[in-house]
Amino acid sequence: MSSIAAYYNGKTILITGATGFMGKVLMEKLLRSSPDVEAVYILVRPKAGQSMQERVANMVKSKVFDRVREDCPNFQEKIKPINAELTQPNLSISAKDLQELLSQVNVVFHCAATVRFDEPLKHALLLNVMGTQQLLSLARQMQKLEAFIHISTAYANCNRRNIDEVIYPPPVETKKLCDLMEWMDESVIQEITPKLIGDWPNTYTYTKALAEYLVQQEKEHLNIAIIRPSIVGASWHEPFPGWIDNFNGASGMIIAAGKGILQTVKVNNEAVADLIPVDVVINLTLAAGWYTAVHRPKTMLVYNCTTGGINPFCWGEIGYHVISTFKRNPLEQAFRIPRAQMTSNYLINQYWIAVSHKAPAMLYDLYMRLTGRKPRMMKIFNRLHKSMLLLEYFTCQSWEWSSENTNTLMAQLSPEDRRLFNFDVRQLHWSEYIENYCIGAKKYLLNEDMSGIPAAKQHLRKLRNIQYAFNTTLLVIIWRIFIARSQMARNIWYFVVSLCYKFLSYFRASSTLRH
Ligand SMILES: CCCCCCCC/C=C\CCCCCCCC(=O)SCCNC(=O)CCNC(=O)[C@H](O)C(C)(C)COP(=O)(O)OP(=O)(O)OC[C@H]1O[C@@H](n2cnc3c(N)ncnc32)[C@H](O)[C@@H]1OP(=O)(O)O
Ligand SMILES: NC(=O)C1=CN([C@@H]2O[C@H](COP(=O)(O)OP(=O)(O)OC[C@H]3O[C@@H](n4cnc5c(N)ncnc54)[C@H](OP(=O)(O)O)[C@@H]3O)[C@@H](O)[C@H]2O)C=CC1
Repeated sequence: MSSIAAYYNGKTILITGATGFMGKVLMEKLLRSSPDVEAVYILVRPKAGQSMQERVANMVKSKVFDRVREDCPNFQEKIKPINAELTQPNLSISAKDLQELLSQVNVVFHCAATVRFDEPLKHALLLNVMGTQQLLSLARQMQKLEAFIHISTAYANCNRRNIDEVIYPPPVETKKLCDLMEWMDESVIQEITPKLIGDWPNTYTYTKALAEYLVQQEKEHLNIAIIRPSIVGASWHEPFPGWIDNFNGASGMIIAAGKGILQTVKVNNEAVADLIPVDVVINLTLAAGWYTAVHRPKTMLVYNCTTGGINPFCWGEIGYHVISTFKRNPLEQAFRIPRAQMTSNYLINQYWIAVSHKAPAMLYDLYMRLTGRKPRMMKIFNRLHKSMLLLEYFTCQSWEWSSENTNTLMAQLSPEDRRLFNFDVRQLHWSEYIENYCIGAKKYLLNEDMSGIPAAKQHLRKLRNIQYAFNTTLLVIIWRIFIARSQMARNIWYFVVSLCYKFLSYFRASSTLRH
């Protein structure tokens, strides 16, 4: 029997961020591998007009729980939602719920965070730092707590090139910064944010770094471990290959490429694309929870959960596999044929943005206006460009993360645990993974049926014909306007054509001679 699965049986777990991408996969794996878990408390807030109960009822119907639903049909009875808002004092948890948590919980998994790169600093601090601080203060009062697992990000210290499994002190004192946020005007905070975050690229990574330091400072007697995943992508195996449910990380860009919207992107083709499958992160998280609770390491362990140092794959290779998968399995109603110019050169990228993003968008919107419909393409491209600008920091450079703690943990696992809670990314076959990622995005994120592929291929053929017709028309127009009207342009044109002809004749002659 797996020691990890056995450990969680009979235990009471608390998960924050359970409605999020990683939280759902964590909950699913926990309930499936340890069906006798006592209870899984989840902190949920009402959102978008839905009460907490409605949100949870919808969530358990989600496809991600299909496997656990098959294995144990009453799995939802173990899930105990608690109304909470992490940015509010005492997390807005009622006195009754609080009592229950303090007396029952054995393990806490803290996943909740704002992952938006453009989050105003005040809100990012309130949630990612102060929310963590409040949760830690609850954890210290929990009578039966055995482990507290904090999910950070491998990019929390992205202002460094080499990142070890240690906590780096931040440049400011977190408490002083939080005090400042309390009285300072919102517009002033906005203005001084770039100065405050210094060489961090956004408020997300900055506040995650502050949160790590705070966890170390305020851990007291708690058994804590920190997990630092890199760019979390679709699942490798569990619950299904390619499972994904949001547009974060690389997923939005991959879909935009599949839809033929993204035709150019600023990346360093040789830079390592540190994608990590979500199930790998969750397996490591559960293994670390078990290890922290059972072995109680003397110091707080940080686990870098990355692929680059062990099984590197570059952005250029990702781009190639994404495009080739979408050519074989096209998305429905693509805007253009999927293809991607990937360059780290600013000017070349700007040229392609103008030619293959803005010009087609303007033409399409003109066509929409002329046919009495609402133009929308320019708006989509403006949003895409905003996202690309925020992501390019991560796609134009590489980092090196050490992974000693992660490797040591792997070595401590029994063969059965290593199989059931696999986080050995040496076995990851990238081209197969990327193919499943793209197909998973099509199926689970866009809800497109695989039976629609022949029609989608037919649509791509139509787009190709439109493109040929458009290019020919453009050539004729250019000929009429520039070449046919000017003697000099005509001479140049004949010179180029005769040069091409001579080259062709030369190659034909030399290849005949060889035979
Ligand atoms: C050939 C292709 C090759 C691929 C090349 C890939 C290149 C680059 C790839 C990736 C590098 C990633 C590096 C990450 C490293 C960090 C690691 C971590 O720790 S990761 C934490 C991750 N956090 C994020 O990833 C948040 C990033 N996102 C944001 O901050 C925001 O989304 C932002 C500022 C980029 C855009 O904000 P808005 O306000 O314009 O849009 P919004 O609110 O996000 O979305 C509005 C609606 O549109 C959908 N949407 C978003 N993106 C979409 C898309 N691409 N296509 C379709 N719909 C999309 C959303 O689902 C949303 O829908 P509804 O309103 O909820 O129904
Ligand atoms: N995705 C990635 O690529 C990576 C993620 N991480 C880290 O992993 C963790 C999980 O990320 P992921 O699952 O992708 O993120 P999601 O955005 O999918 O989920 C975030 C979760 O946090 C909850 N949450 C947000 N604000 C509050 C609040 N004020 N009160 C209560 N709950 C709140 C959300 O609840 P609600 O549904 O109500 O919004 C949601 O459940 C985060 O800590 C993130 O930093 C690290 C590296 C990479």
